[in-house]
Amino acid sequence: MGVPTTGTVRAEALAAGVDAEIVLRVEDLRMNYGRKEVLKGIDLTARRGEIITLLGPNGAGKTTTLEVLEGFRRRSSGKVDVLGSDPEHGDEAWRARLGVVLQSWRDHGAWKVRDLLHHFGRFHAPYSTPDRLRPYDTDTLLALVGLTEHAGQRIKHLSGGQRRRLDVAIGVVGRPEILFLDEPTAGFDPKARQAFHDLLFRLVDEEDTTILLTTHDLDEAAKLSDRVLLLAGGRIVTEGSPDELAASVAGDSEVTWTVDGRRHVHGTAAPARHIAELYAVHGDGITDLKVTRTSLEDVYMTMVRRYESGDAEVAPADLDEENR
Ligand SMILES: Nc1ncnc2c1ncn2[C@@H]1O[C@H](COP(=O)(O)OP(=O)(O)OP(=O)(O)O)[C@@H](O)[C@H]1O
Repeated sequence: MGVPTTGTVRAEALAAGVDAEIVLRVEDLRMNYGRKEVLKGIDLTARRGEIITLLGPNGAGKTTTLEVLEGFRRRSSGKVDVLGSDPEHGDEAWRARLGVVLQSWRDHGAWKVRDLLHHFGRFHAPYSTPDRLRPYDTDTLLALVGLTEHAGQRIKHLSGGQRRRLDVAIGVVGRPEILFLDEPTAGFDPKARQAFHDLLFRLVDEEDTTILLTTHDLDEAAKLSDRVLLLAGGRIVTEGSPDELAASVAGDSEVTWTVDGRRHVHGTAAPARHIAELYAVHGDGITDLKVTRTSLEDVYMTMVRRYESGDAEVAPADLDEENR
């Protein structure tokens, strides 16, 4: 297993000029349900091996966007290209190159875990290539998602989190080139969440899988994503790497430290320089040193507040001004 890399490290690698192939392109995607306009012009590109997270409040249109890209929902207008095909016309061979984990589906309850995974895996077998052997070996995959001891169990007897792990296993069984995940870790305990993150990094590092996911867990988004898109009211109101978004909110980092039993706090845009100065003066007399940066949660709350107050489109630059 490759050493998992963080989203930030990978974003830097991507930014350093690795000109990966574009595998997904969306232009001016619009979607109406009856008279209700849910997507109001989404633009998005994704490169091979990129992890992109769609964030946004309930009802923002994240699931709708994924469903259009997966070919499960017909869009009202706009251009969509996924792995060289329009999802509305994707054939079986195209579908076999995708992995999909829906927000919820509840059937196959009487099936046993290993049997169901094997069954889904067989669909992908005809599309195996020398570069990408399909499907995953069932027992290897069961071990990867932590379901080995439940392999013989009926699905209706799994806990919610175990069922979700099976959903994820079904999503990746065909070694997808693009993986769509709609709130994949809802219901995961911390250990399962960590194992799932490792699995995603492994898919990216070893198989160059492109991953598009939704989550309401902002720590998860910050950890996993090369790029975050914040959707509100059917539009992308901001996007960037977690670090770029944090920088756009322009809050100073907070440095806290203790000297001679007294605790100190200092806000600064240059925490490294401040720490160097502290060490020059106090040396090893410094204890409990901590630097706290603007979090993705701060960005999210700022952006959503701006959106809800009626200013729907907020560029990072505007936020920058706002927070000076
Ligand atoms: N089949 C449908 N028919 C009519 N309206 C729908 C349908 N599916 C979704 N909607 C509406 O479209 C809007 C966007 O829904 P969507 O599920 O895409 O949002 P979301 O961002 O994924 O939300 P959540 O975070 O709650 O999962 C919501 O207002 C929802 O009520």
